[in-house]
Amino acid sequence: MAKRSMSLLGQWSSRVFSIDLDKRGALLNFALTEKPQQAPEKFRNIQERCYSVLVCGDDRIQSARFYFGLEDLLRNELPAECELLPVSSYLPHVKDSLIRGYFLKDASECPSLTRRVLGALGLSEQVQVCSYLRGPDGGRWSQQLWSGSENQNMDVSKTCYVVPSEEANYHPSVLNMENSDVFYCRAEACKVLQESCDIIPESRAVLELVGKTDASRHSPDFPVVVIEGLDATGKTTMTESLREALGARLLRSPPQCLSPWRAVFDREPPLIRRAFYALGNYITAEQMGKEASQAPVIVDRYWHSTASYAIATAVSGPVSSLPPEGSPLYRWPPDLLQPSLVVLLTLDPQERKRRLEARGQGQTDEEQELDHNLLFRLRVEEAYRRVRGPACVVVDAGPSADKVLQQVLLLIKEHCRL
Ligand SMILES: Nc1nc2c(ncn2[C@@H]2O[C@H](COP(=O)(O)OP(=O)(O)OP(=O)(O)O)[C@@H](O)[C@H]2O)c(=O)[nH]1
Ligand SMILES: Nc1ncnc2c1ncn2[C@@H]1O[C@H](COP(=O)(O)OP(=O)(O)O)[C@@H](O)[C@H]1O
Repeated sequence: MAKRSMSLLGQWSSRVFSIDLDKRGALLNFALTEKPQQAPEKFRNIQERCYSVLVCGDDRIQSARFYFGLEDLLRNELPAECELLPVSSYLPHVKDSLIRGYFLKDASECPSLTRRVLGALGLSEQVQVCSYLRGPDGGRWSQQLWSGSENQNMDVSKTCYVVPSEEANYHPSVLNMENSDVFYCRAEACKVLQESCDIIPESRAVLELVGKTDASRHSPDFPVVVIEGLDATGKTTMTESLREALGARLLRSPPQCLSPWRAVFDREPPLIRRAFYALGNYITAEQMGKEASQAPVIVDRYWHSTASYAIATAVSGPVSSLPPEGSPLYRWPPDLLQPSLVVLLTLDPQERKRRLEARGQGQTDEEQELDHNLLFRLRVEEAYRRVRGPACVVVDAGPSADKVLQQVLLLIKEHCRL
């Protein structure tokens, strides 16, 4: 039988499940009970055979990578008529209790193939498979916890009943964000890369560079100004103009020294990728501290980008899925150098698209996601505005480059007495 951490199974019937029905944050939440009761209405309308595959191994690096590849694996193995919907499960108000996976609606003509594939998956220590059975009256649904057995005839180790759960006033991913999607101290980000060294050798090189930086924080003698914004809002143009206008030093995050490994980490799941970007900020922070003892410093992206992309990626759906304004998840890491001013360049989406095309540069997958996923872009833009410590000052980057430059120079004069 696939071993399962007893803590996971022990509390299984206390878990809440959240299926993203339209993959845009329309969540169907349900809980479990030992006593037969009516299932939530939206559940009752499900016609097909359904299952859930949840990733719940004890090693967070292995689980993050397994979940990251799970959708492709299921699509390759299962009949094409199986619909996959993201599902997460958590213990209400228990941090780090979140496990993720897919809810499967099998409308195929070959249910035995589906069961065989899931049976094989269920043998893995990484996975908990469940099947859902509609009761004779159609109103009740039960959930069977599969216990992997060598002969792959999945035994059922536990049966619970699917019942409505109270509406959570937060997106399930919010429970898991702290030091998994967003890192609030250097040590936590380092821990993730240390745990990744066996499977991602490049982690060692990144940790070595971070290890050489001076963790202490000196308040800079000269102002440090960060320029933030989505791709093609004009950050590169602005930062280079500011360098000239102020005789400033120009830095960026992630720093140049991490460039050789960036593509490697961009292919990793959020847990590892965000730890990489967080450590990039700490290396840039040390460079800021040094350079700002000699001259003003201008930085192209920093903590706001790291936190905003991470938070906006971790949840699905509309801006209302984000952690609420004022949430501690928008706080600044206490061990990360704070800039004097953060300017957020905003731009009308059409003009931004025009500039992107005019520039003709490749985009990160995330940037492509920004283009065709309006909800994601709105979440990133709103997350930028909610980050505190310091908050960003929004500047419309629509006017000519020179006009925007004059406006930012005025802001720097006001905020940084330059
Ligand atoms: N710099 C930075 N980029 C991040 C971070 N997290 C995700 N990204 C992704 O990396 C992309 C930008 O990387 P950059 O190196 O700044 O690319 P760029 O060519 O400078 O993009 P622009 O600064 O928008 O011109 C972002 O648009 C995100 O898709 C982060 O913490 N820092
Ligand atoms: N204020 C502006 N008005 C018109 N075009 C601009 C302006 N600022 C930048 N651009 C152009 O838009 C494109 C993207 O600018 P860039 O500085 O590369 O943005 P980012 O660094 O934010 O991706 C470039 O071709 C640049 O020349």
